[in-house]
Amino acid sequence: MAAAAATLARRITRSGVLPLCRRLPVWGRAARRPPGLPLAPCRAFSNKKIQVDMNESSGVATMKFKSPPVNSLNLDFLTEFCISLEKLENDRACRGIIITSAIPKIFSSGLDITEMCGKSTEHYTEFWRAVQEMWLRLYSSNMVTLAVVNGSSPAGGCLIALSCDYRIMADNPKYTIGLNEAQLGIVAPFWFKDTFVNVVGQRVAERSLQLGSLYPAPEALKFGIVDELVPEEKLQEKATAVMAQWLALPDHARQITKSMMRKAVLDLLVAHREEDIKNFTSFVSKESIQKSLRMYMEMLKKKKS
Ligand SMILES: CCCCC/C=C\CCCC/C=C/C(=O)SCCNC(=O)CCNC(=O)[C@H](O)C(C)(C)COP(=O)(O)OP(=O)(O)OC[C@H]1O[C@@H](n2cnc3c(N)ncnc32)[C@H](O)[C@@H]1OP(=O)(O)O
Repeated sequence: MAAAAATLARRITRSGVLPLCRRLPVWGRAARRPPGLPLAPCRAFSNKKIQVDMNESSGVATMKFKSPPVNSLNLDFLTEFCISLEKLENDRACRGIIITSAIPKIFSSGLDITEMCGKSTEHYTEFWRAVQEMWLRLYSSNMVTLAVVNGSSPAGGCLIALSCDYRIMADNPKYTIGLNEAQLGIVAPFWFKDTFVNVVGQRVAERSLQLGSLYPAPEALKFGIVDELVPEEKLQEKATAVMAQWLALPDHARQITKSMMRKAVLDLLVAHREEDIKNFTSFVSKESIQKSLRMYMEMLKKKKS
């Protein structure tokens, strides 16, 4: 596992672009399972920050974020996430993934702000490439991707949910979700914005992005940021039912449709990846941005006392 992580990290950071393997539609992957072979009911693999349980009889993997205190997306987390996605993408038995959190009340707090503060240009480059890689893999996945948002999910956490095919959120107004970058004095990059527009439409996205709005669960439902609210104790049951509904269709039809809907947005980042990294590194390197991020971190810490 450590060797695989190191290899992936090297591939992400050195070669520039990690080959997006199996991006094109896979024709009925489940149908290629050898007939008559008994299936092990469940397999699991776990890294430091993400637990993956694969149910082979249903073809559904559950990926649980378990990086306390708040599942922030640092370089190690992003690398593990990419490795887990690659493993599942290449596993013919896996047709769908449920992405959720093992940390109570938090889905993910978004990008780890400490990765964007006081570091070198090389570090910002490596970090941003990993963020891009995570999104490219998730947004272009052939699998059915279902976000079970069982806690707050600002910024990068919201991006993960938005990149899935369907979002179920716990019906708790204390949990919020949204792209709140503007509140930190930073700007959601174009591919965050495009992903958001594809889910909620231009008007809601524009207003929400300019205001950096974080929506309590009921409002998130109203604006279409999530598809359903479910009592927290019913999330698992609901996720299983939704996944079964999506998996009832032939894989190839769903995959080609998904690819058709998302291709333009994906292609744009692939074509402008290096430019996007340069924009990010020069933007976060500005003293004014560093100051905003430091103040935001201080505000988070003060909030506790
Ligand atoms: C024009 C060209 C543009 C190009 C691109 C330019 C710019 C780049 C844009 C980058 C896009 C950024 C995306 C992001 O995801 S930025 C991150 C945004 N995240 C947040 O705003 C969330 C902040 N956190 C919270 O609101 C809360 O922590 C919470 C998630 C609601 C959880 O609340 P609670 O349970 O009360 O926990 P605490 O607040 O006490 O937090 C526990 C400790 O965790 C630290 N923390 C929290 N979030 C983060 C984070 N995102 N990164 C790093 N650390 C985080 C917090 O400080 C506490 O630490 P402590 O225990 O040491 O005090």
